[in-house]
Order: sequence, then structure tokens, then C-alpha cells
Amino acid sequence: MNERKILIVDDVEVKFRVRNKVLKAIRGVSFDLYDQEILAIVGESGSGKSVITKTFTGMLESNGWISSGSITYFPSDDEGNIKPTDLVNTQRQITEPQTKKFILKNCKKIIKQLEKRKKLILETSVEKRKELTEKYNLKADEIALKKMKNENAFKESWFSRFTINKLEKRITQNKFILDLGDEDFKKTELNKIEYELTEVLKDYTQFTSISFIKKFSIGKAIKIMGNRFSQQTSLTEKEIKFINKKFKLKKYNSKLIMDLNELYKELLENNFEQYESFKSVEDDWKKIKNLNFINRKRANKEITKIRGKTIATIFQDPMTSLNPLLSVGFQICEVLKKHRNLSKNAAKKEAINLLEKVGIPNPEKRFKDIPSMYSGGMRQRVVIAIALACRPKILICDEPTTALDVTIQAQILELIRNLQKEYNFAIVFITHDLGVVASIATRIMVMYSGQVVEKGTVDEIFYNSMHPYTWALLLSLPQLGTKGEELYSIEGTPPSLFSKILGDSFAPRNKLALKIDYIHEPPLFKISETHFVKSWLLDKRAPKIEKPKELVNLHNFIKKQEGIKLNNEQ
Ligand SMILES: Nc1ncnc2c1ncn2[C@@H]1O[C@H](COP(=O)(O)OP(=O)(O)OP(=O)(O)O)[C@@H](O)[C@H]1O
Repeated sequence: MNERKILIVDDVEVKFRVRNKVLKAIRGVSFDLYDQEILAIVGESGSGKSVITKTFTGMLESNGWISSGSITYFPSDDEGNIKPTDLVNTQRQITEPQTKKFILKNCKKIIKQLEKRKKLILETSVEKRKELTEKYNLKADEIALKKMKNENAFKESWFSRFTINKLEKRITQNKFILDLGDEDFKKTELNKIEYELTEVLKDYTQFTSISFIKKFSIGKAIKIMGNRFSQQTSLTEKEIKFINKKFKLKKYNSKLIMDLNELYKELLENNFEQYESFKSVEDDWKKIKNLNFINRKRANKEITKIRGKTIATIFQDPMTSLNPLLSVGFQICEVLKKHRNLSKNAAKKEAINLLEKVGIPNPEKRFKDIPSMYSGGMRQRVVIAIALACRPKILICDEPTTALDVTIQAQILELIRNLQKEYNFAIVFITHDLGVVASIATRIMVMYSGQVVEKGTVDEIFYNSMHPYTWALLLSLPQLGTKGEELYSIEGTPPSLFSKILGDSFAPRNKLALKIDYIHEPPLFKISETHFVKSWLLDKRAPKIEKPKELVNLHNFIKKQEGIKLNNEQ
């Protein structure tokens, strides 16, 4: 495997706006993609396999956004120079105004609610709590009585229904105060609020837009502070006056300004140890500062270039990428002319060459045919030819063989593998079928409810997997089934991504779940340089669990099987 990283994805979170609610589809995903490797992403439907790749192809739907994390892409140009590109920042610039508006509105709403809760907890004394409990218990009784006594009238009267609803709502809202028992409970509740506040502020800061005049004064204040921090010299009287007047006294409801104010205090005391924190705030500032019309246009251009040219995608349904009314040859030529600046004749010659490369018989003749005149497998070959026309550095294969029958599936896999060897691009191969990736991948990443739960080389995943979810995926391999018996399937369903997931998201479906799985999220345990597992079972204190017996001899079993062949065993 080539050691050069072509993509670094670090702690990425993706959210979607769905009918005024927020769904968190990706929850802190990190991985590296090496040049020329084949990385497979496996997991059930909805685990986030497609969404994570859309973050670097710039194809996130307009209701989605990357709420935190970084994605750096290191493509090399024709001269072999590498120019790192910050894909998160580029995409942030092109987030739809409507989505941006929603993010800010939603953040403001949550910040307000959290601040209110925090204030309530801090201000509510034991006596006050008692008084409230009595009052609301009384009200609750009152409502129950009213409902019971006057069921019909309640149904008919809009006003009484309205009042009772309002009262019930208020009781639920204040319920957590009534439930606030001892000081410890109060402290945990406050910690939770603080955590949630930092989370929303992360989003808020990234999408806040600041007026030109404010931008100027904040920018100048940051420049002054930057100089003082790096030179380790005190602020002059004039500088203090400027910051106090123009910036410090202003209340911008933003985390960045709050952080800057803290750092300003440190500077006033000549404490220069906070330089690192200052630099990270300065980085955040650069992102906010750049959110403007010109940069939006520039980012749009850059994303189109990346999307079309250097990172290409093949989808499950070839018709997603093909125009049914235009000839296949014309469609390939268009790409060649646009992305490789070829003349009409040269494009035609190259298109026929590509059709031949992907195994279309009689390419000169088939050049003029429209997609419906091709079979499913042949159409997928055409899509691969279009992807190749762009000379991609990364090829995303999103379930490219799922809709095809088994023989065609094997042929397409073979084709992708051969082309990868010839053209030396990296592949991210998405599938829910571990059997398919076994023969093609160098590394496998297992995803569950928007997180990576295990990643390793193909050998590590097949012969030494340690996460119960990976075991379940392996056990569902059709090749492991016994004739006449029902195939293994994972019980239950993944959690809703609309609400916050506490602890290990797989716990409710995992028979081996420990108590801690329901409380704390497990960290990613490092097993080897290439193998990582996100499960409390790997903690020193956890009971020793053996993997299912069916998987113990998987090595021998696979060797005997026709269906699966690991990539390194060819
Ligand atoms: N545009 C969108 N709006 C709202 N939710 C979305 C959107 N796109 C994806 N999601 C949600 O994000 C989650 C992850 O979706 P994703 O398509 O990545 O799953 P997947 O693992 O690729 O599954 P599949 O194999 O079914 O494609 C799902 O819960 C999905 O409903």
C-alpha cells in the first residue's frame, strides 16, 4: 500500500435539516485514505456510508451541512505538486442560504433554551424547588380532576383545552427542576448543559456572518492581539483603547468573541502562554471572515472542479449518472472536452478507446447508442468509462454492483480492480455486503449509526475482528449459512439519529452489552497500527468475551469457499 495520504478526514460531523428538526447523520468520523488503496466502507442501511463520502465529493444535499471536523484533500497535479485543499471550508462557503438561515435560527433557539435552563438551575434554591413542586403537583392534580369530571365539556371547549395544554406544557418544562434532587444531580445537569452549549456554539460560530464594519474592528483587534502574543510584548495604551472601544464592549453573541475576550484578559495580564488557544480562535475567525459573495463563487468553482474531475463517483443505479436521451458516446465526449480540454475528434477517439477499456464490444458502433440500448451491466461499464474520462485521483464506488446479478457483479468488480491497477487511483468502495469487499479491498471500515466502530486491514476484519457489530455482519454472510436453515440476521433496528445517543449506539441490539455501554460512549481502542475498535469489550476491566465460534475458523472456511476470496490471497 502506498504510504502517501490523499485524504485526511478528522472528527467529521454531518447534520441534516428535516422538517425543522436536526438529524445528526455522521457523528465524529475520522479516517485516512492512502493513495492507490481500496478502502471499503461497510454497514447496514442508514449507517452513513454514502453521506461520509458526499462530504468530500461536495455532493451533500442542500439541507445538509458539515457541522464540525476537517477534511483535507491532497491531490497531485500533472507536475506531481501536491496542493492541500480544505474541503470543509470550501463547502461551508456554498451552504445554501436557506440552510444557513435555519442553522443560525436553530442554534439561537437552542442557546436560549439552554441558557434559560442553566439560569433556572443556578437560581433555584432548595426552598424554591419545594415550593414549585407543591405548586405543580397541585396543578397536575387539578388538571387530572378537571379532565375526569368534565370530559365532555373539556372536549368541546377550545379555551379550556388550550389552558390545560398550556398548563401541562409548563409542568413538563419545569419537570426537570422538580426532579432536581441533590447537588450532584444539579452538577451533572449543568455539565450536560455546558457540553450542549459548546456543541451548538461550534455550529453557530461557523455560520455566523458579521457585518463589514464589525469585521473590520474584530479583524484589527485580532491582528493586534496576534502581534502581542507572538512578540510577547504588552499591549500599548492606544491598543487597549481601540479594543475596549471598538470590540470588547460590544456584545456579539458568538463563541469566538467570548473566547477572544478571555484571551484579551490574559494578554492584559501579560500571560502569553495562551498563544496556542489564540491561534485556534484566529483560525475560526479566518473561516467566518471569508464567508462572502466572492468566496462563495470561488468555492463553487473549486467544488465543481473537485466533484467532476478529481473525485468521481459511480452509483448503484447507472441511470443516476446517465442522460437517457443522449448517446453514450456524446456523454463521454462532453466530459472529455470539459475536463480534459480535448478537441471534438480527439474526444471521440478517446471515448471509443475508453469504451473498449471498460469492455464494451464493438465500441465504434455502440458509441452512438443511447443508454436504454445497453444492458444493466453494460450501462455500469459506461459510467465507469465516464469516471475514467476525468482521470480521477479518487473513485467512489457507491454499491456499484448491488443491482446486478452475481456473474455480472464479479465481472464489474474485476474490471474496477484492473482499472485501479492501471490508472493508480484510490477507491472508496461502499457496500453492505462484506463478501463483496473481501475480494477487492485493502482496508475495511465498519460503520454503525454515523460512527466508525471498527477499521482494519482486510485480514484484521475477517480473521481478527473484535466488535460485536462486525461479528454480526460476518455472521450474516450468505456463504456462512447452512443449507435449509435461515440466514443469520441482526435483531432490532439502529437508533434514531434525531435524538442524542447516549453511550454505545449498538448496545440495545448487542447481547454482550455491558452496563457502561448504556452510560458512556466507548473510545476507539488501538489494537495495532492499522486496527481500531470502538467497544468497551476492549477495555482492560471488561469481561473476556470469545468471538462467535462460527467465526473462529473463518480462515479455513473461506479458503474452502468459492464465493469469498480475500484481496491478498489472489
Ligand atoms: N438529504 C438528507 N436529508 C435528511 N437525512 C438524510 C439525507 N441524506 C441522508 N440522510 C440520513 O443520513 C443517514 C445516513 O444515510 P446514508 O445514505 O449515508 O446511509 P448508507 O449507510 O449509505 O445507507 P444505504 O445503504 O441505505 O445507502 C440516514 O439516516 C439517512 O436517512
